[in-house]
Amino acid sequence: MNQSKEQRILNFVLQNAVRGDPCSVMDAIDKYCSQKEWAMNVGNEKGLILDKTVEEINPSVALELGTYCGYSAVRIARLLKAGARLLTVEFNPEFAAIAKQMIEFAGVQDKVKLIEGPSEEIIPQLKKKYEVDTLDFVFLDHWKDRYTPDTILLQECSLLRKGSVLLADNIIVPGAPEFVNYIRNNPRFQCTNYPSHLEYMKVQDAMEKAVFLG
Ligand SMILES: Cc1cc(C(=O)N2CCN(C)CC2)sc1-c1cc(O)c2nc[nH]c(=O)c2c1
Ligand SMILES: [Mg+2]
Repeated sequence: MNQSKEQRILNFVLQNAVRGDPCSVMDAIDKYCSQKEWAMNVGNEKGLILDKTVEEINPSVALELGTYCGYSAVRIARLLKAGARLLTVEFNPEFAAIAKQMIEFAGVQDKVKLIEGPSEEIIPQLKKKYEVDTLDFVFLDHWKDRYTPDTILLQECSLLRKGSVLLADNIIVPGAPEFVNYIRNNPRFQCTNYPSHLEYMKVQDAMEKAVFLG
């Protein structure tokens, strides 16, 4: 049975990165996906915007929607302080299996809880099943049509507090116009746009930061 692209990415990391070194894992993924096969990792250019946002917040509890191969989970987890944790949600079982191995190889497994399932099912479980009070940081990088409903669901489940920060990928490509309209016209959020480029391409993309005002 021939391998998936995601399996080839993982194999390249296992062959070319250093176990326990998150930066070498990120670099190997970026090298493979820029030189061999494009893949939808957030990449290094938008990854630096993600880094700055995480460092600014220094979250104790972070949520990622859309794990894929685990690139941004490794990227976020490497910056978390002792005792802080990242919950990352992936719907696709094949992607989740790859991400689990990627996270473990990078050595950040103690900071990351990978949850397999649809975000609309997982979000309502975060308080009771995953012992979350409120979320300091949320990275939206799953499916553009879920950005708005999941942001509403986070509010309905009282998972956001004054100052909680959302960061959304792919505002331009593939694009999330309905989310942009919702969040920028919602008085409970203070928004900032960060122009950038689609991972590994010269195509324009952007990230949107939204601070919940309570
Ligand atoms: C799948 C895909 C194809 C894109 C594109 O325009 N392409 C033209 C150029 N060729 C080379 C690549 C492909 S962009 C994109 C994408 C990118 C992300 O960061 C995503 N993040 C989360 N969830 C997504 O579904 C997601 C999709
Ligand atoms: Mg993305």
